[in-house]
Amino acid sequence: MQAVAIEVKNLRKVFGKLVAVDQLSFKVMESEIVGFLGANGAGKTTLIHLLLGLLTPSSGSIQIFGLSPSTSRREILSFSNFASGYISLPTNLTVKENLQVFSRLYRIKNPEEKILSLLHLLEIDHLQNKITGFLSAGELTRLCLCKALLNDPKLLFLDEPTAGLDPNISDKVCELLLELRRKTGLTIVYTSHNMRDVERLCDRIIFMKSGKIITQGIPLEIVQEFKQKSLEELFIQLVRE
Ligand SMILES: Nc1ncnc2c1ncn2[C@@H]1O[C@H](COP(=O)(O)OP(=O)(O)OP(=O)(O)O)[C@@H](O)[C@H]1O
Repeated sequence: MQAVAIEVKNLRKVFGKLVAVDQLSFKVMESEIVGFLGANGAGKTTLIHLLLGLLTPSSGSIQIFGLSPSTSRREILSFSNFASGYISLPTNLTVKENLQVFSRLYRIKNPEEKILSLLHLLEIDHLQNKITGFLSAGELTRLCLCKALLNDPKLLFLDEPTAGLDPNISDKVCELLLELRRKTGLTIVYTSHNMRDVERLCDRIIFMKSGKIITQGIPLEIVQEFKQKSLEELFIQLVRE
């Protein structure tokens, strides 16, 4: 039987008067790829930061493989990782130096071998000696994905990981993530505004509006349920309602 990777109950996060995450409850099963969708400001990044233990909930509970981020953050970080299209890495280090720093942080055995294999996997081996600050947006995104895979995570949080990627590389990244899931049983929590990638990757989507879940299910089934032609059209309908 599949284990529960994430269980969230009545989660709420308030910033002053703004309720960014409002009484969310959901489960993510091990090896599932679940996409959180919603308009700008719907609360997706706040949710991911709560799951990572970077933010403290105003109320409610989070369990990651049975552990609470508030008390077991270090242990959770040992088997999970995070990539975002907007993450900042030290800009004055080379690509390889950045990965070496994170390898030390994650205590990776045989870091050189691991770094080279990930650079190859993300097709940026030729950039290993380039200064990170000079990378293009898409190259930086791929470097962030290398960083996120360094510790062979069993749970990966991806906040708009294909932002800034050209369609060819974006397609390759999706294929890579699906292949990793096939091989390792990786669980992925994912946010994106690219509906093509979402349709390709996600077993299930959870649609958020103003911090609340408004619908969830298998992408194709939800599209049919709302009598729309595509996830893109459904997105527009749900956001404008
Ligand atoms: N630290 C903070 N202090 C105050 N308000 C915040 C903070 N972080 C987020 N917010 C607000 O919470 C709401 C949810 O923001 P969040 O970044 O989670 O949205 P999002 O769904 O990830 O949006 P996007 O698609 O634009 O990335 C927004 O109204 C945002 O302005």
